[in-house]
Amino acid sequence: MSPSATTQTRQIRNFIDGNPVDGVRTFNKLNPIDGSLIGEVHEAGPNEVSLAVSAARAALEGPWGRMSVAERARIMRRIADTIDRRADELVAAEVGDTGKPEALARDLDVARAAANFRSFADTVSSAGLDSFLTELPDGRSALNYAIRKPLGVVAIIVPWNLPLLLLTWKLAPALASGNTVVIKPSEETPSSATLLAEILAEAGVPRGVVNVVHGFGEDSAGAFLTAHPGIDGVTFTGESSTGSAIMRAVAPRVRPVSFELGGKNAAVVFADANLDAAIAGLARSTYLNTGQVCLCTERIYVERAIFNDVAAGLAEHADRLRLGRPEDPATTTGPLISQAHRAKVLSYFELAQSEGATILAGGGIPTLGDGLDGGSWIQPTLWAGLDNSHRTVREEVFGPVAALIPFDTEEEAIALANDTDYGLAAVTWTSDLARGHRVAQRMRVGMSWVNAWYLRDLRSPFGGVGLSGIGREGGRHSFDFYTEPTNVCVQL
Ligand SMILES: NC(=O)c1ccc[n+]([C@@H]2O[C@H](COP(=O)([O-])OP(=O)(O)OC[C@H]3O[C@@H](n4cnc5c(N)ncnc54)[C@H](O)[C@@H]3O)[C@@H](O)[C@H]2O)c1
Ligand SMILES: O=C/C=C/C=C(\O)C(=O)O
Repeated sequence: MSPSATTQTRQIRNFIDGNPVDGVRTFNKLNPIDGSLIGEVHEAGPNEVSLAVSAARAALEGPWGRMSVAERARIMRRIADTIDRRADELVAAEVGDTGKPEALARDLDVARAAANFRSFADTVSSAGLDSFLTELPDGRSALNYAIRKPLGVVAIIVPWNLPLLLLTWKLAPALASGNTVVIKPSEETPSSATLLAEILAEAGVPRGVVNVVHGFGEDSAGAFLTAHPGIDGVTFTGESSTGSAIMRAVAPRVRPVSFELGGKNAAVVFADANLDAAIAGLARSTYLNTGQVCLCTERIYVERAIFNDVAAGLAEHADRLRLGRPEDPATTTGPLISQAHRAKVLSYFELAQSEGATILAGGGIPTLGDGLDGGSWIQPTLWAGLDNSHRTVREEVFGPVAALIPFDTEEEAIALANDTDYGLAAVTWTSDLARGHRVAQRMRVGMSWVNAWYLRDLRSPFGGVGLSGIGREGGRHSFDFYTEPTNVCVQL
């Protein structure tokens, strides 16, 4: 007799005012590796969301709202140390929800979670004030200085691809600035956010400062949260269309938003590039995290003279990727997050063929055996024979696939790369650094790499233009959203 669902099955609850809270219903979280049940997630209804917002408001008006910067920075560093100490648990949570290789979860997702808290502890500790000694026409003077206050109760809504990294990339500056938050993790990845709430309490974050509500978007916790009158701002990472929906939700109350949205990122490879480095870099920027990174390359423009060499080298990389269990050190690539997302990516595989694509690698579903065929696996794929007029070259797939397209001149390459409504990231591969600087600056994106990809300085501005987002995250740029300046002018 199988054990009853509520006795043996793991329960993933909301975390409100320091306590686990049941939802109005539960939904299943399945393991992307093999489709097995990981646990039941408690979906927050309107009441639970209101409880979370009220708890955050109360905490903001309590000791947390009066805490010094130095004390908040000390707590942030304690959070980072606790993350390091409990890294194995966080890796297990991330790997269970996403199926990504353990090494990737450890070296990227969890390592960056601790780094995010340390980075913003440093930034907030060294942040100065804007101040001016103003000379007046009549010979007197005035002192202008701007203090920065917390925005207030902030809604943090995050996606499933880098769950802990992206949550802490928002949570760290939010807390550093003295805000309180209500987090709505993705329905696909509830585990690490729930565990993080426990870690924050252990590190000394007072109850009510951080609250976690689970659920979906429309007609669920996400929409209840963004429409809630007690929210002072929304920071969101996810699809561009969801960003539009959230803008509509906060519009009646004119609440500020910070958006990190979708992308259709281009790489440009010039014939003078170091070919081995460029091909290895393209393989990483196309297939990392099974192509489920907002910065991933989905369009690769190659100078015609080396097109066949890049095509052959990248196809070989794609074919060599090792799909398998997360704990296997030989595994390089996990599954997509869900069967639903795999169906979306496969629909683009079919569309590409109807648009005339030549498949240079992959193109379908692998047969893995070993009990894995119930998972949401897909072959790393590479297309040629498409151009900027095709939907598969214009729409974000968010999977392990890119289209290779030839070009002849620098001007043509820049025009092709900028021919998109997105504007998140670009990569330029060339050994002529003058050209590297020139081309990188002309890309209509928020982040432009030369001979590298996803090389990060957490103090630099991170974000996109057009459909890719509003605002920037990183270093002092984050405080433009998480704080409200008050300028004080004193006649001297
Ligand atoms: N720019 C970046 O930094 C960045 C980073 C990661 C992912 N992304 C983008 O995110 C997308 C993939 O993530 P996803 O599928 O989770 O995105 P998504 O927009 O479907 O969901 C993201 C989050 O928003 C919630 N949500 C959905 N509809 C909502 C609504 N109407 N109101 C409030 N909340 C709502 C979801 O429950 C989830 O928690 C891709 O487009 C990718 O490019 C962007
Ligand atoms: O999938 C998107 C990745 C976003 C990465 C960051 O926000 C970062 O590295 O700070």
